[in-house]
Amino acid sequence: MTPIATSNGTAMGIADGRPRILIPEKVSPDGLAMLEPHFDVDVKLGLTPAELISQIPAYHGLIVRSETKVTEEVLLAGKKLRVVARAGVGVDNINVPAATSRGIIVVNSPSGNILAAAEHTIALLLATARNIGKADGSLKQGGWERSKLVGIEVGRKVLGIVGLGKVGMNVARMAMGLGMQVIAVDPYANPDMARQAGVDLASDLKEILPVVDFLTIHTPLLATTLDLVGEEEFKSMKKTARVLNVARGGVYNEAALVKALDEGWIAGAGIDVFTSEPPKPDTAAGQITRHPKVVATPHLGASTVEAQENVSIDVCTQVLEILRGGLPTSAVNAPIILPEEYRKLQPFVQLIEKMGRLYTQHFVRTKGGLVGGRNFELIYHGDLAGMSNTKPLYAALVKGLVASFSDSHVNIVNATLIAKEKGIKISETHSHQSSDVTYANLVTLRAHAEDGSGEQVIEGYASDKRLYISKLDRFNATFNPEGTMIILHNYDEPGKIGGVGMVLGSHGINIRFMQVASLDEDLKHGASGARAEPHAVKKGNEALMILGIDRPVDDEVMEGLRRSEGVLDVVLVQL
Ligand SMILES: NC(=O)C1=CN([C@@H]2O[C@H](COP(=O)(O)OP(=O)(O)OC[C@H]3O[C@@H](n4cnc5c(N)ncnc54)[C@H](O)[C@@H]3O)[C@@H](O)[C@H]2O)C=CC1
Ligand SMILES: O=C(O)C(=O)COP(=O)(O)O
Repeated sequence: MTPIATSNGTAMGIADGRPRILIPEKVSPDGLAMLEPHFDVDVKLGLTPAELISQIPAYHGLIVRSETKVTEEVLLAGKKLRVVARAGVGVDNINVPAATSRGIIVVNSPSGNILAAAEHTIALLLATARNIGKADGSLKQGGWERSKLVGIEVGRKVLGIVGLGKVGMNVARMAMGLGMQVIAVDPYANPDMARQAGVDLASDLKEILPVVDFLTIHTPLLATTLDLVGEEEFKSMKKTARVLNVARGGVYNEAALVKALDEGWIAGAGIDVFTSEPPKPDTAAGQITRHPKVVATPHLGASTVEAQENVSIDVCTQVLEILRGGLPTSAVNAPIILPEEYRKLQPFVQLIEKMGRLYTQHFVRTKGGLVGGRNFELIYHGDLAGMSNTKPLYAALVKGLVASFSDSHVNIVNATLIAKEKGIKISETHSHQSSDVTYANLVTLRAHAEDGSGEQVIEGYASDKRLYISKLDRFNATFNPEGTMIILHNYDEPGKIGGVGMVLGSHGINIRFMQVASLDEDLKHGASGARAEPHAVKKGNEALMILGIDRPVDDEVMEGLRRSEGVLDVVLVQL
């Protein structure tokens, strides 16, 4: 069990046969070969948006590149979807917030194709400088135009880079190798790395525009980077300047670029990406592709054999891991948990989810005035108290608490959101008092009943890969929270076990195990902290009987047990 998998061991709640993966774009077979032994992998190229929506309900995973628009509609229709993988960097074609709210993990390959994108930028840089596209086209038409196609050198020229991230930094290093002077604008750039690479950092785009001979943008497409360069910016550039775009269509305003080229505000452009792909002929993007001063490529930045192998292996590894219940290495919408940390937390994730399930089934369904609370405290003792990243434990509790009354798919991606929706508040305490623990680790789940009847407690621990509940409400117990169980609250008097056994036996129900949990010694003697009594029970005269049974039982059996003498309450729980 993991923060993402379900407690019954079926990865990601997939109980209905082999998980299915849909791949509506060309993704390198290297990664797909890793998936095929485990999943049904359907490569279906050229699906229309409507076809994608109608087919996605059958799939648990979706792997895309830049062409597929993973809209909210697609994500809503994908009832079984657990992961959307982007075989590349940019996730602007995926509605990430909609995926997050549905607990769908979005992963990408943050560095599998960055070298390819950087090299393509350099290819466009040289192609625009030396009129490569035009020269090739002319020669193929039978021409031999030498004097018309004189270019410029890039060595000793100034390259401006906007966005000194992974691609930008690689472009910078390559450009330095070509003898260029590189200046960059990136408010979040690491100044030490920039200095080491020989890149001068400028504070403002406006500052660099008048001095650059080439300008290249390598930011993601965001609200803040849309139309970063428009008419005003083009006008402030040198007339001999050339601009490059291997990031996303829209970072240069396309209409403004056409005007800048037509009016001679700049000399040329090398463009790989467009606001709409393929560009429609009658749009500014279409005009750019046909423009004589432009070298255009059809979004080829990541299209190298090596990059496609890298991104395919990167995302398929993560899809495999996620659908088997593990953690991704580069999720766009999930917190980062180191594998080592994750391994240590794993048994507790399972334990806490079970405690959450037990809580809801035991305290919410119990008759006699007990109502489940919504304000919880998770207290970590022993080894667990030292764990700093407990997000998976928090998510496990939300998942366990809501499992019985909601079909929300809860995981570390959406746990906070779902808790908020359901009005659940959870505080986490790391207890460093060694005196309260007799085990190497212990988790206390505490809640306050909504009806003000007091505190409700469940405690549990993990030992030797097994999970134990050590306290349930006011009773000390030791049982494994597994399978179907009947929990009887009864007077602690002789003969109870026999009576219960008779009722179950008469319905042919086998008892797997039985455990009598007695009242906490402190509470027997009326120590403070005990909640108000729901029943007219004499203090110290109660017990919980926990029976593991081999199958769920119907209302008739439960009623039979309830009518047994000395039984105060009976709850059926499924863990
Ligand atoms: N054409 C193609 O086939 C490919 C295109 N790309 C595109 O390249 C983009 C960049 O990729 P990476 O370098 O891997 O991303 P990255 O996240 O490593 O770098 C982006 C950089 O942009 C900076 N930035 C953000 N907003 C900015 C602003 N307003 N002004 C200046 N800097 C800003 C960030 O601080 C960051 O350093 C991707 O988002 C993707 O859209 C990536 C790979 C292939
Ligand atoms: O990785 C990226 O951001 C890219 O733009 C590459 O797109 P592609 O996978 O070639 O459609």
